[in-house]
Amino acid sequence: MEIDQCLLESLPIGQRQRLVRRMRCDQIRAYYEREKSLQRQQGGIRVRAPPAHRKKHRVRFGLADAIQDAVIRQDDKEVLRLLKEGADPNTLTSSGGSLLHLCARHDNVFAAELLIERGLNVNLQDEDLWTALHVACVCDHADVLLLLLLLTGVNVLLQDVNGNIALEYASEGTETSYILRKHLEEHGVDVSTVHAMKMQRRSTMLSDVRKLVATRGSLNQPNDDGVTLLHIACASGYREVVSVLLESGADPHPADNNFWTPLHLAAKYGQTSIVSQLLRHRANPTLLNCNQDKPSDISPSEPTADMLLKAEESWLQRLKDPSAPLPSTDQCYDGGSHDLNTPIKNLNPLGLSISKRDSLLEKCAMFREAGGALSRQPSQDNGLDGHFSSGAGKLEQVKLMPPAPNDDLASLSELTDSSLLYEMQKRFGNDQIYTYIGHILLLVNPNKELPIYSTLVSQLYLSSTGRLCSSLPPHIFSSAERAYHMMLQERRPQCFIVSGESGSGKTEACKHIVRHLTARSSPKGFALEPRMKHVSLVLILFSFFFFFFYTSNTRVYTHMLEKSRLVHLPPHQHSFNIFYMMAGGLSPEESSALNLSNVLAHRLVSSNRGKTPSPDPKVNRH
Ligand SMILES: Nc1ncnc2c1ncn2[C@@H]1O[C@H](COP(=O)(O)OP(=O)(O)OP(=O)(O)O)[C@@H](O)[C@H]1O
Repeated sequence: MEIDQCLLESLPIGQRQRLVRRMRCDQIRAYYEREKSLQRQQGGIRVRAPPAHRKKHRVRFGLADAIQDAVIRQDDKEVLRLLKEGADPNTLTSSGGSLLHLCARHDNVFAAELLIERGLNVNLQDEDLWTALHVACVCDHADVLLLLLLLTGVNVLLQDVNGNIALEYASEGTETSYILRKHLEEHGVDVSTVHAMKMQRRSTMLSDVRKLVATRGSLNQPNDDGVTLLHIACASGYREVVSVLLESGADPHPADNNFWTPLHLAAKYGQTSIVSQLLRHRANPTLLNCNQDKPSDISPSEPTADMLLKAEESWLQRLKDPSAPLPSTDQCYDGGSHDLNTPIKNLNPLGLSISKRDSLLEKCAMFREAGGALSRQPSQDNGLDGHFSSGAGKLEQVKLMPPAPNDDLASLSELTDSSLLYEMQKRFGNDQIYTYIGHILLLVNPNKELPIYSTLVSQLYLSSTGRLCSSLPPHIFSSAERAYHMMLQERRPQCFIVSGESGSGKTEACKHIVRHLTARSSPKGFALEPRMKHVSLVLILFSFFFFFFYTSNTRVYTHMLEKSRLVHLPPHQHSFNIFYMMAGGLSPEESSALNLSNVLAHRLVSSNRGKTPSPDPKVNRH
């Protein structure tokens, strides 16, 4: 692909990334074409054309999904096309936000302008009552902020569920903080007015609740959503209101229609002292909300999560033995100084715990050490050290290259086919096997063990926001970390698309992703690792084992899940592994009780004309 190198300078980063992705795709396509023609010349394996009668299956996404995706990818042309095709500019995201929230999050000024022109409500609040302005401030996206201030009648004083206006999420010294302060000043609003406004809301609720208590009104009366006064006070961080309600006998654990208790809300919004207040009043920390989360699972603050985990333990202990002594509340539930929304100026983006931010400093310090190579004691937290680590007791070798300007191919000053290939080859020579193109991660299989997958490295990539960390080199753990945060922020499942030719390292990459995610889940006390093991066991049982010969000595095997196999078994193929395992594992009594005296004689298991596999699926692999 020919690119005018002079034009490159003027391209914004989003467009550069798209360009590089296209160039890389073209290179891979050219590589495959060349391979195919070589194989044909050598009379080797022919790539079979798909049968003419087979229908091409196309996956179609709805306009609502497609436009969200286009906004995130900064694909301006596509956004325009989808809007013309009838995509609704008022499409809501899974967290109740608008497309403008997405623009603010992904710094997409062009799409924001298009949407505003089409009359999108700029003051729409998502389910946490955040406006697009809140999002632009958190992400420090000054261009979107300016657009919102200049072009629209955006209300800069709208409060979110914590009672915070957008300014309170703009970190001190950033461009967004400066612009918004100036804007407020010009409109006669100073920060003390804002503070007074917030205090007013808090004090109005406090006096209302006191009146209600004095008139013996119902403190537990829920609204249509099942939300009580305690839910509101806990989410907003109104400590005095929470105290009055609890002291006056309000139920400490009412659940709303989605099974959220006040403890869930206080935990989610980092209100540590309120969490401790609720626990002192015997709020149940083991209740699950509609997402099957306990309060400790959703707390972004480590001190709060720890406090909740301790409370869960003692709660369960007391269920078994009601005479067990209660923990000393002052010792166990002392979290008064950790509230996330108290030192508002110190809030890090997306309201996550401040303590996590410090780990970033640690990371920078580590890379200051010569060559970026270091030795540390392995962490004792869990047994997640995989086969690449040196094992417990020994020093854990970690060798990460320091971050380099060519970590992201989209940032190269020259973008040509040869410059891309040259950089990747150079990086590969330095054992820099990972390279970014924006958020896409390229991997070149090193075919040798590199000391870059230990628990310590996994911990280095833990981040409080999920953004790519500029002080660390590209890594699969970084992609896993980003997916984890996207899942929390967008509240929808994430998926990895791992593609490459056979042997390129897809399976290993997936294993590293799972390792990082399981390691990440452990500190919060809901370790994923045992669950992952169960999932793979179920997968093995309810899949059937399938292999075919690729060349005379390469066997390709895979586990396939295919429901149609329950009623029809293709010739020469096997049924689900579970049947063969049952045949080998059931005792005669169990078999006869299940009317399966001879499982292998069953029509659905015996109809294959191939060799009957062993009851042990592992044996079938070899
Ligand atoms: N990150 C890595 N570090 C070291 N070695 C690796 C890495 N990734 C892959 N390998 C090596 O390459 C081999 C093949 O990798 P893997 O099985 O992941 O390929 P694949 O893309 O899943 O192949 P297939 O598509 O045939 O299943 C591995 O057995 C391992 O030896």
